[in-house]
Amino acid sequence: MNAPSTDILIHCHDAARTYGEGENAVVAVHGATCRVRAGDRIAIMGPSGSGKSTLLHLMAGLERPTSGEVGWPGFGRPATARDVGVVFQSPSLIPALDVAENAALPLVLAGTGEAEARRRALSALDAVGVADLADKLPEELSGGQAQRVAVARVLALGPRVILADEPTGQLDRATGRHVVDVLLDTARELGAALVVTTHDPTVGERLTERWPMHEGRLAAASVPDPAPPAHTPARQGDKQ
Ligand SMILES: Nc1ncnc2c1ncn2[C@@H]1O[C@H](COP(=O)(O)OP(=O)(O)OP(=O)(O)O)[C@@H](O)[C@H]1O
Repeated sequence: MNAPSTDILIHCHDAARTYGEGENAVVAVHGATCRVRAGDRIAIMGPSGSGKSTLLHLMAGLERPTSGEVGWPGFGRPATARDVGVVFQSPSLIPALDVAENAALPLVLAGTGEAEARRRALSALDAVGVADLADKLPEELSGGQAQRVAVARVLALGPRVILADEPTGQLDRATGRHVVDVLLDTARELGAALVVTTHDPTVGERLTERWPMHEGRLAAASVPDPAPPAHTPARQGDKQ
């Protein structure tokens, strides 16, 4: 396959997401048009319930748009978790696995050998300042420590886009600042784009672009691209 000739990694073209039907329908995201390019540093900002998480899940391919399109033209194929890494609001660590095993798991599932996966996991844990917790179980971690492990789990994959959903929401101010430092440093080292959802202006001001969201509407995120995205399928193994 030829290398893609665009630096647009994610493209949303009038992408909307509605949950439920009839009088119970909730429009979480009205037609959003935006794009994420290599090197972007974007904060999607808005109050609780404004649709930030839903838009991020659309960008990740974890949700299908109910109308409009989402594509990943920069990859020349549907994005995988190794292309677009997601840090979720809740750390979602596997209780029976220790911290190093949790951080290594996505790599192992993607086919990386266990020794190499562990090496990269330990390096990522070191980068977020929790290497000393490698042998702990999730139940032994504070909320802030667990969230940093969740960040390391994505960083270990080395994605070209990092999507972080309220990554500091459960952290105190100092720990949250450190997590944003780590996300910015890692995005720079990887040459990755970084998109963070947040309601916290002190987090938003650390990113280069701020995209306001209000009641499911994305305001002036970017200039619409005349070309629709090349791919619309969901990622392999993701929920439909
Ligand atoms: N799976 C779902 N089923 C039904 N409604 C949903 C679902 N997910 C989100 N919603 C609704 O869609 C709207 C947007 O939710 P979303 O979580 O995207 O907002 P948000 O800005 O990320 O909020 P928060 O910061 O509190 O997570 C809300 O009204 C929410 O209740």
